[in-house]
Amino acid sequence: MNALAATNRNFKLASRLLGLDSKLEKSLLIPFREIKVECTIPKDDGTLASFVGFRVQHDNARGPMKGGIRYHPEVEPDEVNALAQLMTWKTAVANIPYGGAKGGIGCDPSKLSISELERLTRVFTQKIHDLIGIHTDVPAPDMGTGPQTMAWILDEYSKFHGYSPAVVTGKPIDLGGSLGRDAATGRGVMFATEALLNEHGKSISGQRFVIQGFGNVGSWAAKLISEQGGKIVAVSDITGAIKNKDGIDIESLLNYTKEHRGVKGFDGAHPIDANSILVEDCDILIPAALGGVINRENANEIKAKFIIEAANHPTDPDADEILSKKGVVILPDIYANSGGVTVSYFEWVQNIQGFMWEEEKVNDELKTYMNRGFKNMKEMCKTHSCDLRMGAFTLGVNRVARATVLRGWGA
Ligand SMILES: NC(=O)C1=CN([C@@H]2O[C@H](COP(=O)(O)OP(=O)(O)OC[C@H]3O[C@@H](n4cnc5c(N)ncnc54)[C@H](O)[C@@H]3O)[C@@H](O)[C@H]2O)C=CC1
Ligand SMILES: O=C(O)CCC(=O)C(=O)O
Repeated sequence: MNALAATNRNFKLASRLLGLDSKLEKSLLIPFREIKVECTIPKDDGTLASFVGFRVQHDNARGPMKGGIRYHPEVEPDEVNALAQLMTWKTAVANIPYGGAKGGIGCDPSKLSISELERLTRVFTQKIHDLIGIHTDVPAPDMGTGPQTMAWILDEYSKFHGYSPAVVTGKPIDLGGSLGRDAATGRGVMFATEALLNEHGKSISGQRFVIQGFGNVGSWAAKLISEQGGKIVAVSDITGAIKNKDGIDIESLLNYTKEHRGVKGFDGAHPIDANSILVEDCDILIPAALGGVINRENANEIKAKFIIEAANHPTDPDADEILSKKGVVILPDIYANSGGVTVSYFEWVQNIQGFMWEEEKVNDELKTYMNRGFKNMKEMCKTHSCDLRMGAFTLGVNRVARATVLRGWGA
């Protein structure tokens, strides 16, 4: 099932649990605006290259639309739509005053030079600058993008609208980025894992973790979980997969990946088949890379008792069903990875206030938001006798539905 069909299905299940009116359901499902732009840039060798960029603004009932921009060869309209919709429910689950959006450019950033990436980002920004803004739509990093990408968007946007640091989050600290944003999604994953395990009478310490993806989210989650005593027994990224049943030394792996741009070849672990990473023996599996990786092909083989969805929509509905029958507990993406957008909100607030918070305050507030989100999600599970995914969906959808009804239909 593709990402959009899967996301729509989860939304409709939640809508039914909430008893939403069919017209309201339709209005919540259809995106506010879908933008598709062609971005042509001169390459370093003088030839021209064209890329297609997307920004889907899903819903703004609760505030400015918010969500990352992804650079990846597989970026396509249905997936961007699904990711934008997930952002709407995610910001509502986190109870931050935003709607949802997502964007992306179909490109392989590893095959573009820094100056080509800068030109591409600037052309994309030129094409969408009048549709984003501090109080309309605030982009942030996602796969294949990072603080430097946000700095270029900020600079290009500011040429049209005057200096506007709050137009993007996940910026470099020197340009008004927030302390703690870089680590925030991984830190949120750690807090979410802690909340779930506590509920099951366990703690992170001593649990064996497998992590797919060692980029921003996966590497920070690995570092923070290992600092809590969790044992990371296998890790993978685009270059390959590695395993050490006694636990990988994450500090050494971080130093290694900085130099070698991937986990392949790290001598503190042995190589394994990258395709087997999700079915490796462990207590807790953290997918932190692509969507749709847990599906009917591999769900039966998964050994983990808990899955923490650090990536967006890593589990498709077929796998959800299979895993639920096996008794595997899945902490859903729209709660588990909401630490990133939560600290993006703190960054935006700091930019608007013109005041910078200490990192300790950022991390403390994040913990409060993650713990509150967990509690609210569990309350919905109880009210609707449902699993955690439907607990999170009903929580998010209900908040957006209430805001939509309160704002009315503009008659
Ligand atoms: N960056 C953020 O703040 C947030 C990111 N997310 C989600 O987390 C996931 C990861 O995002 P980031 O860490 O930001 O991206 P990133 O670009 O920093 O890292 C992506 C990682 O995935 C690996 N990867 C790519 N293809 C792979 C494959 N086929 N098999 C194994 N590994 C593969 C890459 O090598 C890299 O290690 C995405 O699903 C993203 O949407 C969710 C919430 C916030
Ligand atoms: O930080 C943000 O605004 C959005 C992060 C994001 O794209 C996500 O949570 O999937």
